[in-house]
Amino acid sequence: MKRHLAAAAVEARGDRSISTMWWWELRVTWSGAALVAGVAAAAYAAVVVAAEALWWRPRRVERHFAAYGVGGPGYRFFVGSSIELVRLMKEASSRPMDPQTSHDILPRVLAFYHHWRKLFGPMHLIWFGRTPRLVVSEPELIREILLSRADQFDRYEAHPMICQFEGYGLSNLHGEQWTRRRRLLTPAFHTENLKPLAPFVAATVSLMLDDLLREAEAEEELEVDVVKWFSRVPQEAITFATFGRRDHSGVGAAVFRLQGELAGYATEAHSKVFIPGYRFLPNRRNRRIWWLDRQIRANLAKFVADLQLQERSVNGDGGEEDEKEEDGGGGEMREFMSFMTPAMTAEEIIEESKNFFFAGKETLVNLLTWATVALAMHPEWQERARREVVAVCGDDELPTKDHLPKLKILGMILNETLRLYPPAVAMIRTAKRDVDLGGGRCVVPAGTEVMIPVMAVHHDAASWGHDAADFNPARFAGDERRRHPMAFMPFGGGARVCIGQNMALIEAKVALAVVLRRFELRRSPKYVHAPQVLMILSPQYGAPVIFRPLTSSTTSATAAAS
Ligand code: HEM
Repeated sequence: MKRHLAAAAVEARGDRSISTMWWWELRVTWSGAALVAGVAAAAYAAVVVAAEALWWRPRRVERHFAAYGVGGPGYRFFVGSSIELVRLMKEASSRPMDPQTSHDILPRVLAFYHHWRKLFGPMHLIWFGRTPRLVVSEPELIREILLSRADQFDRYEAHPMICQFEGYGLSNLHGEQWTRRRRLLTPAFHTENLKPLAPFVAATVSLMLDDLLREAEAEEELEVDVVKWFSRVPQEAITFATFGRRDHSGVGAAVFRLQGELAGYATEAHSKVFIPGYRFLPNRRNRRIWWLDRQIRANLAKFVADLQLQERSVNGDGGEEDEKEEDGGGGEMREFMSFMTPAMTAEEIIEESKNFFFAGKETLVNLLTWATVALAMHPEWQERARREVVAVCGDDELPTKDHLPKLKILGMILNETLRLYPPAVAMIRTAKRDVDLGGGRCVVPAGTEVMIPVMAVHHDAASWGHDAADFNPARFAGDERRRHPMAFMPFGGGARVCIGQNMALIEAKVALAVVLRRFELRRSPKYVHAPQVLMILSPQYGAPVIFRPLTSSTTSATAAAS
């Protein structure tokens, strides 16, 4: 009987386990099916999202612009117009300028614009990957973008690698954060505050020329690659303006050196389609980039900490001498740090200083380089500028703040250089919402990037006449109100206009004045005229220029002639 009951119990358990298995199998089957369905749905959703982003939306945007008569090279899956653009640029930069003295550099420097403008007009649509970029080169529409409708556009969100390189300072801030920072720093860049910079730069360039003269002792003249040679001018000037002292410790120079290497990686990133997450891969390249960034930040942090320590010790005993640089008769200057320390964290100060170091160096080196190349190509303007410098500053005086407004010809030469060779060849904005441009001429959909090809505007015969490609500083002698205000915008325009433009013009005028008084500049037979744009406009093969020392009798003759 017991055995019977046990068998029945086993049977019943068996039945239960069979029924459980059945239920379990059903659940597994169901959840398996659900999983498969879930995966299929997710894959479908991903395909739809990808198709929308990479195909349907670009097609819709193209049709939208076509309805306004705006055409372009056409969207290609994933890459947009990038491949064609890179091909056009590479082809153009494979040949130097012909003739070698030509300033008609637009077809070489902005080859894609030059090519597509001929096909599709001054307003056309190109694609940076899947992002639409509307190219706008008419001054009146640019005025709307930068001034009257500026609130509807945002400064373009740069590639994270570029932001890391440039620093999260003014250039890369947005909204309220940018407004507060800009308000805080604007007074630091007023001409009045920057006046001591003139004697400082004059003394720096004078020392650099003394070194050159020593090198030239045995020779009549020497060849100088001005791209490399001029780099010391903004380096010293930015360090002085930011921290209030000359870079005795070499920390500033170290930062510029490290930034130089980082710039190479940033330039590479600039020309590539952005792949999210790629910069976090711990490959060799990225590890080097992280190391460079850490070193730059560590150097700047040391600078900031040293200054804070010194400030505390000055305030602590109330009597210690501040080892600030002599102002050379220019008056007191409040260094940028003193604007930043009361209102910003150490981290913010480091990022902002990084931004100044970036924004103020290559741009100025470029301006000085192209101005020197232009003066070497145009001896008649060189001679006129030299005569003016001698007449204004006297025979052997260094230029001071009071001389600067009187150096009018030099000012015209710098403007003409900035017109033909603008260091920032283009600017980009992003439409925050749908924006109506030109009173119904074209509605720019939210998210569209708008590219302003500054160099093309500067070379446009409609604004500058049939001799637009000639170097003729005299065009800046007349009444500038005759021209559209946006026909000349080397420093941008509107609220985000270059905060450092006064600083740049002081540095450039003083540096050139000091050079012109002591040296004659001539074209080197080795110079190959080949401007190209990397992140900014640069000479592809460097810029060797012949410097011939002027004897004091030559400068006296110049003075007599003036
Ligand atoms: C020849 C020399 C220079 C040129 C051609 C130049 C050009 C420009 C341009 C075109 C912009 C506007 C970019 C845009 O709107 O998208 C800009 C912005 C800026 N520049 Fe300069 N720049 C020069 C020198 C300097 C110097 C010396 C400094 C400072 C040390 C500086 C600091 C800045 C900063 C911080 C911004 C961002 C301003 C903002 O968004 O509020 N620049 N520059």
